[in-house]
Amino acid sequence: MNTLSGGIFRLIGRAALGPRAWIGLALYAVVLGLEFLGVWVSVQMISWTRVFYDALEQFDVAAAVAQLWVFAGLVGLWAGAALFGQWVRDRLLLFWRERLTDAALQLWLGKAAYWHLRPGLSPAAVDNPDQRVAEDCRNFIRLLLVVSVDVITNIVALVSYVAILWNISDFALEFELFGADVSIPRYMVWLAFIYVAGSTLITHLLGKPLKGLVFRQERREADFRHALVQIRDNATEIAQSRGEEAERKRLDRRFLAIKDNWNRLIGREFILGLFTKPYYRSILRVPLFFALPAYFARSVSFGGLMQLASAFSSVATTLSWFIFNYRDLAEIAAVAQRLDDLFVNTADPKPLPGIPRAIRRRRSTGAGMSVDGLRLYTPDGKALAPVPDIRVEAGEHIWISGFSGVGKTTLLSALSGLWPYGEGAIDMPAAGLLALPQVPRVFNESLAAAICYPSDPSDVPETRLTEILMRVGMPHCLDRLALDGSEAVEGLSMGERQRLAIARLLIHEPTFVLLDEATSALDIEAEAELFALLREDLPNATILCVAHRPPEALAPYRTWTIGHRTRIERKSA
Ligand SMILES: Nc1ncnc2c1ncn2[C@@H]1O[C@H](COP(=O)(O)OP(=O)(O)OP(=O)(O)O)[C@@H](O)[C@H]1O
Repeated sequence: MNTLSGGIFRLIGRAALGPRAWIGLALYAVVLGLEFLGVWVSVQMISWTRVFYDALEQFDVAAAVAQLWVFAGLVGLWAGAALFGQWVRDRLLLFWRERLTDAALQLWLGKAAYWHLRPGLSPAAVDNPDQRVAEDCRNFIRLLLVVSVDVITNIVALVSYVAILWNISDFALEFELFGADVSIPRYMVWLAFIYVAGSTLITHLLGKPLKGLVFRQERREADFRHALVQIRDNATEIAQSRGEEAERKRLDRRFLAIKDNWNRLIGREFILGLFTKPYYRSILRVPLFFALPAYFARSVSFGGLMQLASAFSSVATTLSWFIFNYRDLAEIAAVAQRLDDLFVNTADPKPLPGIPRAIRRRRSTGAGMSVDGLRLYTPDGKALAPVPDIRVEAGEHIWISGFSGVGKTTLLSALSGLWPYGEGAIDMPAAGLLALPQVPRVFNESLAAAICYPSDPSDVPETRLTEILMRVGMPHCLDRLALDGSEAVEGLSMGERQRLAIARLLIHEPTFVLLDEATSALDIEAEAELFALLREDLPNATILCVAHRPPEALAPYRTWTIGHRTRIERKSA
């Protein structure tokens, strides 16, 4: 419970404190003010009840009609406050959600947590981060607003209602118990508290498992959604291998997991409802029955009885907030735990324990690099083939060769500063590095975004984009530059994607290039043309190229063989 409340407070701090915090706090104050106005109207309604029913009892038409006007005024005021309150609440929801999302994105992207916290790479891997950032941030703020405003207004309301109930229930309940006369003064006040305390305890006992069930439900829903997204991402492979049935089974399994938990969830909600639903229905009537002894003893008038019932049910309804909102409370607890996990883990992405993490990283001067005594490990602790020592001068071209699975991609990850598992020393330049993977990303925004990644396409003039597209051999895609959205990149072949990635190098002109089978989908002539472009545009760049065939067009190059052959060979042009 402590960790949970600690987590909730940490999340509140992230959303509500910091620069421009006053805007959110001012909006929150307005929301509260309007809620208090609503409470004031409710208090007036209790007094109104007495006056109105007394007027009815005495057949006083003029007084009853006057009370109708009072009623209309109170309702108008209440409706205005509720409407404006909702509007301010929605603005505040957006304001705080934006801040929380911003903090989550900063941590998620900031220390490359999205890379380190993948399953298998970290002991605290984050499942479905997309759901946490997109949905949990929104849900947390939504529930926080509902719950916190309700708690505060209910406390204020409770004080007002109890004061009223105290004033009007100045009579005692008298009865005989085991021959002794018992008198309980102001019994209606004590009864309200006992009635609700007992009911709250029952609710909590019945609803306790809900939090865990809601938590699991959110995770399973996200897993199902992720499986659907994977079908979209791998549509061609699935369609070509007629994988529909396998996909269907995979989806069915995920949905079954949803159904299974859902059944438990609705079962538990049903059990909780067995108590809360009748309670909800009776809470406005039962107080009347409790007050009947006083009425029959003629301690109160009919109007007084109605006022008493109204004040009692206001006290009981306010005290019952916990009962009525048990489901929301379970949800906020689950959402807060998921979100706090995300923040705690991303603030300090932890690698797996027990695997050497002793790579000494230094900054080399210029665009040269060196590797000394490097040995890399997989996350499950398996040592990869030793990496031969090498010293690369600025402007050199290196072909990294080695059999499949020997650790070439892992080596590039280590060189770019990501791979944490290993020992030895790496000297790399501090800046000017650009790495291209085998499967480059294209973006569903525009072709320009793919060419300029990671820069902003608006920083590159269109004439330059056109020129570069022509140079990388994609004149047939020029008209796509004018398109927006997924249409702009729809159907691009892997070779075309790789050409777009090479275009990135021409745009950014890095001084140090890592190519991880970045031209594997191209024919030898096309590869040679693109490498010739690199030599022309980046004559001084150091290029490390992982490939299964020698990159002849990069000659002269040296070969850095990982695995059984440990010699470093020199090949002349
Ligand atoms: N996240 C990981 N978890 C477990 N094992 C991993 C992980 N990443 C890499 N490995 C293992 O490390 C080894 C080296 O993988 P790597 O991708 O670096 O090889 P590679 O030489 O680039 O292979 P290829 O030429 O086939 O692309 C492989 O056995 C791989 O299964």
